[in-house]
Amino acid sequence: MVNSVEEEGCTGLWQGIRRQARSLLGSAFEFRNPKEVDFAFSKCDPHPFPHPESDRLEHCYKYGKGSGKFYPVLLDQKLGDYVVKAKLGHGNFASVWQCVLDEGKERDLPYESVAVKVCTNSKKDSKDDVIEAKVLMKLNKRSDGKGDFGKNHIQKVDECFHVPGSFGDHFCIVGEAIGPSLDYYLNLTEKQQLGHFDTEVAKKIAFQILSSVTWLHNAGYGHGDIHPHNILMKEKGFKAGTNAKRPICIENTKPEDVPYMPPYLVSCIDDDLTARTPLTVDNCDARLVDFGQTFKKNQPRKVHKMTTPKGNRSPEWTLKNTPITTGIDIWSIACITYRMTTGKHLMWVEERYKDEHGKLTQKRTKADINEDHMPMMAELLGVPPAWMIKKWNTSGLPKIDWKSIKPEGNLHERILQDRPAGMSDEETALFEDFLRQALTWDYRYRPTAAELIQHDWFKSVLSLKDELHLSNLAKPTSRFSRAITKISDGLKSWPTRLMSPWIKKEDLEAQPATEVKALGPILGARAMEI
Ligand SMILES: Nc1ncnc2c1ncn2[C@@H]1O[C@H](COP(=O)(O)OP(=O)(O)OP(=O)(O)O)[C@@H](O)[C@H]1O
Repeated sequence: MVNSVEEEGCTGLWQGIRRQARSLLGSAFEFRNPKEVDFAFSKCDPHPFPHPESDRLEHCYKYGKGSGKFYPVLLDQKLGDYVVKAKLGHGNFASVWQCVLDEGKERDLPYESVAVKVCTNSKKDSKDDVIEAKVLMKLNKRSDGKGDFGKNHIQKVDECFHVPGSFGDHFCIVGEAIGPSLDYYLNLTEKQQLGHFDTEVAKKIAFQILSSVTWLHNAGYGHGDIHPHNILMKEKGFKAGTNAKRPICIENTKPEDVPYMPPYLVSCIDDDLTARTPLTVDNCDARLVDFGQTFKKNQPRKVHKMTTPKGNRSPEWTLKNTPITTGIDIWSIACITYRMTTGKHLMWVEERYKDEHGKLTQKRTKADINEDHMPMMAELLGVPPAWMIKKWNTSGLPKIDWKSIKPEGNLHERILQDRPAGMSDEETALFEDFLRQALTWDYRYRPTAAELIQHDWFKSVLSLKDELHLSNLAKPTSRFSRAITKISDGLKSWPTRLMSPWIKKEDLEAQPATEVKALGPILGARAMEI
């Protein structure tokens, strides 16, 4: 780990004052029409002092005094051995910057452009960031010895270092600068009024993500936060963002935070929804990023900091005391695939209240959101297994008259309504079957990524190489290795079992037989094993 930094960050009152002076000068040069100003909410929480310039910039409150704050990065400053050239984006726990290697420094980096993720300074967050970096480095070095199918769709990380901030260190992770996010392309498609991705492109991206998750799960990890912001589309010669400097409005910040504010925020590619080279089956190359919530496959996931959009969360996330396993990744992929293919959200849960003018206000409570989300799932997917209904009742969810719910739900009707014009009935049936499998209520019957990726819906986008890899995945293993896997899975699953004594075998058997049958022979066999 490299531990040096020459930075322009906020380290004291004097620098704060200098910064404010620069900010005022900056404002004078970068006058913006106040009519364009709109208060809207970005990915971060709303705050009494939002930045008034753009809904895609981070909020001012992400900077300032205290913990859990961003490091104030400026263009052309040094971060470790790197120089900042453009902003790539931000999330709840980091801002990410496109950088070049500083003059005189040497690295043998296997890619043309570097991304430095500068994490927030909270101790708890930084523990997660260190885990993220460690896991990614470990994964980058790992090989399954069978061609590593899917590994190249996982982000590459090469180095970490710390930058000292005013309120503690900020952990930095150096990796490849990849390209715009899937969310960017979804927004672009919406803006261009195209409605949805070309079905073959959607299929290819879903296939690539599933292949990365197959590799990840086989390596023993779950991702835990798959959503369109965390899927990046590799672009050759990628040049990030508009890099517009948006001066911070001091009146929108808390007085005690002022000395620690950067003079400006930097807009990024998300602000620039202008035409890019369209995604095609030949050029689309997805990468899974942000391993901040990754977890070990055989240890139930802790639910302490989840930022995945609520509509993409699986039912076990909502039901009380239900283990969170790698099955959550499969569910999220299904939701994203639906959105890419149809242009519509499969399940959309409003995360904030709206005021009388339709403007989003404060965050809704978890219980409040669940009240919408779970009935939505029931309407779409039909009646859940008996043990889940029991849990439903004890999780404080709204009572449902299960007799009024169609056993298989109205997913079929939804697909018919939302499918792209020209999608044949045969293709629709395959798409529906893929979704039904991926959206299996019970996480233990949900197919694994390695099973789901073999679904016939993907057939039309497979290359010869993909087919070869898939045939390797499908190969029956020897009796000996099956026995070893069974023993080791049994041992490894003890933590999960200890966490879920309340799921009884009888409850499992009580689930509707149709659900198991619908999953086909592989899954039926798996269900029998359980
Ligand atoms: N390697 C990269 N190349 C290009 N852009 C990137 C890269 N890494 C991150 N980004 C951009 O920065 C954004 C934020 O990064 P990231 O999701 O890692 O931050 P985070 O704070 O951990 O997010 P979250 O709130 O989802 O946990 C991404 O949505 C993406 O747009």
